[in-house]
Order: sequence, then C-alpha cells, then structure tokens
Amino acid sequence: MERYHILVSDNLHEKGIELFRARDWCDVDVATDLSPEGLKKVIGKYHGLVIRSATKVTADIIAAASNLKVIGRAGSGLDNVDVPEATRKGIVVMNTPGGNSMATAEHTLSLIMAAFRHIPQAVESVKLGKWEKKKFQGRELTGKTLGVIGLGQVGSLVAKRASRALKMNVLGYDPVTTPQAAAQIGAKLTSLEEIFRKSDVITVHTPLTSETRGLLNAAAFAKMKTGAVVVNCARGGIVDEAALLDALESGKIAAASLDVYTVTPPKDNPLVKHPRVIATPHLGASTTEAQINVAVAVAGQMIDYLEKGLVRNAVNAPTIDPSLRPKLEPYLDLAGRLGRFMAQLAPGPIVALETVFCGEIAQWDVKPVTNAVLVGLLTWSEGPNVNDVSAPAIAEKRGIQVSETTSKTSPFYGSTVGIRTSSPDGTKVNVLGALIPRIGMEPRIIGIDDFVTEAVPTGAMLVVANKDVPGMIAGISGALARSRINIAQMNLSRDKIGGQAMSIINIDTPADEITLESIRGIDGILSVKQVILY
Ligand SMILES: NC(=O)C1=CN([C@@H]2O[C@H](COP(=O)(O)OP(=O)(O)OC[C@H]3O[C@@H](n4cnc5c(N)ncnc54)[C@H](O)[C@@H]3O)[C@@H](O)[C@H]2O)C=CC1
Ligand SMILES: O=C(O)C(=O)COP(=O)(O)O
Repeated sequence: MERYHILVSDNLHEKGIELFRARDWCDVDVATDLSPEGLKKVIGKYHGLVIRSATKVTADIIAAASNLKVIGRAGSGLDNVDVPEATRKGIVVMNTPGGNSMATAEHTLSLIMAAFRHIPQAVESVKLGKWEKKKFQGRELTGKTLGVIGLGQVGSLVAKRASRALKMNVLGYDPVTTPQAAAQIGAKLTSLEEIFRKSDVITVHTPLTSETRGLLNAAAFAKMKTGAVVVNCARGGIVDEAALLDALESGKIAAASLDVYTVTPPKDNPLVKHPRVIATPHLGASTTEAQINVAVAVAGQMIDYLEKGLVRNAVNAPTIDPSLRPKLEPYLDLAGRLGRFMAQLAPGPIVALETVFCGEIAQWDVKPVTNAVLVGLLTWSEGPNVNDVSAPAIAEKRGIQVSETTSKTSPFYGSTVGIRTSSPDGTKVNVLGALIPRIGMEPRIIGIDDFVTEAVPTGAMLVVANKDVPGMIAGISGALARSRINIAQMNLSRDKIGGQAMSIINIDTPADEITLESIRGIDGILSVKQVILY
C-alpha cells in the first residue's frame, strides 16, 4: 500500500499516536508548536492531519495541502477548520462525537456548582489568610431551573445529570430534538424565549455557527431573570462578551462561568478579570479518559479511511453502515461505471441528474451510491481529484441539480440503479444498471432509454444506433476488422422489427476517429458514440 505521512499538530494522547506508528505504511510526525506559516510550509507533504482546537485549518492551509486526504479532529468542534474549502478539495473532515462529552458535561456541572457556591473566590480568599464566611454565602441548585441550549452529546449529559442527580427543573432548546427525546434526558423542550425568561442558570452547548454567534447577547440578557448565572463550555463567540460584562456590571447577571473565549488565550479580556466570573483555560475535554477516547477514536477512523476507504464520523461525506458495506460495495462500483458511461453518452452539459433506486437497494441509505454516480460522472471532465467528498460540491458549482428517487419494487433482478440526466435543451438520457449473478455479482447495463440490453460496462465500448435492416452488424464489424480492432462482446436490441436498433459493442482497443467515422458513414447508421470505462 502507498506510504502515508500523518502530521499531529495539536497535543494528542500517546495511545492515538501509537496506533499510527503500528502501521507499516504510515510515518507520523508530531509538531505541536507550528505557526500558521510553519504549518503552511510543511502541510504539502502530509496525507493526514490530526488536530484539536489550537490548529486553525484555514483556506490558506488547505490550498497548500496538496496531498491531504483526511483531517481528523480529536474532539467535537470543527469551527477551526474551513470545512467547505476542505470539501471542495475532496478532503474528508472527521471528528470523534461523544469521546469527550462526559468530560465536558462534568466540567460544565462543576462550573455551575462553583458559581453557585463562589468556590474559586472563596479558595483564593482563604489562601490570602482571610475568613469571609458571610461574603461567600451561596445558593442551592435543587429546585432551580437550568436552561440547556443545544441538546447534543454534551448538552444531553448535562441535562440528564442536572435533572436526575441535582433535582433541577431542566428546560432545553435544540432545533433538531423532539419533545420525547428531550423528556428522556429529563428536559422539557421549549423555546429560547422561555429559557431566557425562566432559567436560573443558562448553559450553551451548540457549535459556533453563523446562527449561534452572539446567541447570548444584550437582548437575551435583558430577557433573563435578575440574578441568573451564564455558563459557556461550548465556544467563544456564542456569548457576546461585551454584553455579558455589561450585564454582570449592572447586576442583571449574578455570575458567569467560562471555559472558552472569543480570543484564546483571553489575556487582557476585562470579562475574565471580573470578580464574579470563573474562567478556565478550555479544560472541558481535558481529562485522561476523554483524551484517550478521542485520540484512539481519531487514529482508528483515519487509519480505516486511509487503509480501506471506510468513512466514519465525517462531517462532509456520508458514512456507510459497516454491516451494509459488503452489500453496498458492488453497487458503488456499478454506480461509478454508470456515471462515467453517462458522462460520455449524454449530449452536451448536464443540468440535472436523478438517481433511481428500485428493489432491495431502496431500503438502504443510497446517498453513497448517488455520490459514486457523481464521482464517475464528474471524473470524466474534472479529472481524478473528484471523490465522494468533493463530488456534491463540484456538482453544485456546475449547476447540476441532483435528486434521488426510490421504489421498493424492482421489475428486473433484485435491485436496479437508474440514472437520468437532462441537458439544457431538455434532452434526457436514461441508463439502467443492475448486478447479475455470474461467478460473483457482476455489473451490467440493462437498459439505455427504451432499449433493453445486457452489456458489460468495462473497457472501450461503442454505442451504435442504426436502422433495423440487414447488413448493419456486418458493416460495423467489417470497419472494426479493417482497423484491426477485436470485438469482445456485442449486445443487440431493437424497439420493433424494422424500427430502430441499438448495439453496445465491447472492443479490445479503443477505436480511432477514422474508424468511428467509417462506421458513421455506413448507410443506416444513425449515431456512434465511443465510451471508455477504464
Ligand atoms: N469546552 C470544551 O472543551 C468542549 C467544547 N465542546 C463544544 O461544545 C459544543 C457541543 O458539543 P457536542 O455536544 O459534542 O456537539 P453535538 O453536535 O453533539 O451537539 C450540538 C447540538 O447543538 C444543536 N444546535 C445547533 N445549532 C443550534 C442552535 N442554533 N440552537 C440550539 N441548538 C443548536 C445541534 O442540533 C446539536 O444537537 C461544540 O461547540 C463543541 O465544540 C465540545 C467538547 C469539549
Ligand atoms: O472537542 C471540542 O470541541 C473541544 O472544544 C475540546 O477542545 P480541545 O480538544 O481540548 O482543544
């Protein structure tokens, strides 16, 4: 197997590094103090990049990453990676969901308790030789209302523990969670407004996105209960720091616990110096257990991808269920061939592609199969850099509308994969494929538009339309023989006796333009297209 170079540019637990080192195809370098310029200089050599939150994988870095195939985030947040740019370049971006969630949930709960009992301030006071018992009187959490914004991996663990262990009333807000799922973790799903109005503590657990940037801003603080506590163990920027400082100073917000900041480290940030702010240096995921979890997970995922092409936990490529993979793999191969066949058969540019799945295959997640069609289709014009990751983005950029249709019944074989394309002038081309039982399951093209066939989609092929009259086959084979081109297989089909016929001819060597022209010149031939499927 090809030799791959891995760069670990943020601190990764040794157990993850060992997994890379155990592979004889893999060289791993650890360089955790690279500047952006330093990273840009060396990244071109690497096929895999392992990061946490410190490395910023900007468009500039990605542009220099000429060999990069996969970015692995040992953790959850990917706001430090330009994912759209990586996607355009065909680089898989994966994280390790769940690996550090317990650590972060426990840190969040610690920070909530620390704020309610003034623990850091009280510790500091005792160390200074003071005894300020009255000053540090706190509040109990039991019976108080906790608002959890973002009920994903971390938010769910926080909600469950707060409701069950701390006996808090938990309100939750998450656009993708159902009331039933929220109830299972002890939370009542509600609106942001209600969370703002009713919560004694508000904790955010969303990613940093354009939607969540400034989610807790001056308007949000104004709606909150006087004396509420705000916690951010998610990402700097979700809480508007200037607005939070104002709210603390006005007394609207009693205290804030922060693990993350808009600028890291937050050296001269007045917010962290505020006496009622507890600040930790992005420690949410910093437990031994979490670091082993994420390091082992990210290394395993990256090795699987580089070794076997298996994608897990990617944010920009579909994950194939491992139990389905053996069944799906032959269809992925068929789909790639159909896409490449269509790229050469369809007249002019393609503006729409519809994949049609019938039979057993329709019960599975067919997104990877559609992607494989796209890869085949686009590789023909874009070159070999198109892959599962970049194909949808390239199709979108080229204005190709992609859609999928499924039907649980199939008129032929167990399953069929159909692709339909439209050209700007409205011309539509249909190609239908299936796997047929031979020594193993073998790919076949079983239909082109209204013609039924059983052609082997491989090598060089001629797709010839002609009038259904005697002498056509002899004419075609004669022209090929004169050019010393051997015919491997021939499939004939026609719409009706004396109507139109279509032949798909597999040839051992591609035909040159002169040979193709001589076939086109035969009386009764309507069209000749050569398709190459190497
Ligand atoms: N402080 C630390 O060391 C750590 C911080 N994190 C951060 O915590 C956050 C959550 O991490 P996970 O739970 O692992 O991610 P996750 O992806 O499992 O959960 C995020 C949840 O936020 C929800 N969400 C997205 N937009 C939302 C919006 N506008 N309003 C409400 N909910 C929204 C999503 O639907 C999802 O359920 C991320 O920002 C991550 O980077 C995660 C781990 C460690
Ligand atoms: O997983 C996350 O999103 C985190 O914020 C953890 O960050 P870290 O790996 O500690 O730099």
